[in-house]
Amino acid sequence: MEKKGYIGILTSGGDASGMNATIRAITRSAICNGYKVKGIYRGYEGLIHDEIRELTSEDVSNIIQRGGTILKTARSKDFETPEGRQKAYEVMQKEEITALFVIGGNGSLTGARVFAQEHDDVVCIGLPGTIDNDLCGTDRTIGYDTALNTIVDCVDKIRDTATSHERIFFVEVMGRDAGFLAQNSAIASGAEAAIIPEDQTDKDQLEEFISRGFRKTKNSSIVIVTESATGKGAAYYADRVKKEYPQYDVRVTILGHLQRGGSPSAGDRILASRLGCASIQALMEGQRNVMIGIRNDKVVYVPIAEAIKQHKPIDNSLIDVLNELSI
Ligand SMILES: Nc1ncnc2c1ncn2[C@@H]1O[C@H](COP(=O)(O)OP(=O)(O)OP(=O)(O)O)[C@@H](O)[C@H]1O
Ligand SMILES: O=P(O)(O)OC[C@H]1O[C@](O)(CO)[C@@H](O)[C@@H]1O
Ligand SMILES: [Mg+2]
Repeated sequence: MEKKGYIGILTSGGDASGMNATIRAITRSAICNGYKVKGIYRGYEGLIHDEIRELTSEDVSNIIQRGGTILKTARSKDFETPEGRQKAYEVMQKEEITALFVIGGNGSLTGARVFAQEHDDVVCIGLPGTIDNDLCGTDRTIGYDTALNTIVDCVDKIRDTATSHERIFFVEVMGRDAGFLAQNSAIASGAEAAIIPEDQTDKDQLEEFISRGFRKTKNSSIVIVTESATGKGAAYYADRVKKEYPQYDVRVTILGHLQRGGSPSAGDRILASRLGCASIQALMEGQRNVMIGIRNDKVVYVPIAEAIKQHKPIDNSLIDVLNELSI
């Protein structure tokens, strides 16, 4: 790409720890390589409403360690309409933004793809920024590791009270419709079970957990449950146990938005820095409409269409690991 015009950066969808480290890396790497950078505030909303200003190297000082996003974020209904995207395109022209760097999850990258399909001259580069880890073609997304560590920290604390009171705790974690946070936090915290949307076996996951003999050898249990838009979250399973097994003392903890905040882990800072630098490299190589991902510890360029195409599968061996270790 010619180095006239600006690179535009926005963060979109739910915030994720490491978004700031990503903004820093893209900005610094861009400047290092002779580009000028503009920050777009409030995701696609800010693109439509022209909330944009130039970013210098100093503007991204002292942010690598901060959670959230200095550019703010939003879920933009307007960008889902052709009219909204047309306005966004006009603002890009006015602001002389020739390449759009989108840090966000599957929704944000879907938006980027639709936008690029409508406008041949729009170059979009995606960076996977979401706690849900639900983008294909990348082993990890920026923010996932920090959220996972936060959950594990919380579950360790819940374990103390669960053990003391001999209770069963159903702990609900985020993930939207992806079970990565639940499955891996269950392994890392030594939980007795995880109930995740990807486990599509006919068997009822609660029945399975009970039939495996919970509380036969232990007098407390922790079950991590992925949040559910259809009402099958932690409260649903806790209510069932209360009804079907009234001898057990059951509690529910919904971890909520604390999972999205906090200082990014070293892993997320390094991932953000690597992907941010690679995104400028990709631009210089003439790549367009790709997401920068990581696979087997190597940076990869994934067509955005591939990254958003399907539900990212969970490795079944993770389910076996938890089952074997939670006896
Ligand atoms: N089909 C689409 N067309 C245009 N824009 C879209 C589309 N889907 C999503 N977007 C845009 O992306 C924004 C963010 O999407 P979404 O709320 O799904 O979050 P996300 O990027 O998946 O992040 P997270 O899941 O971590 O919150 C939406 O508010 C919308 O502006
Ligand atoms: O903060 P909001 O808009 O309620 O969104 C919550 C959702 O965002 C995420 O944190 C990230 O996608 C999901 O795990 C969760 O379902
Ligand atoms: Mg998403």
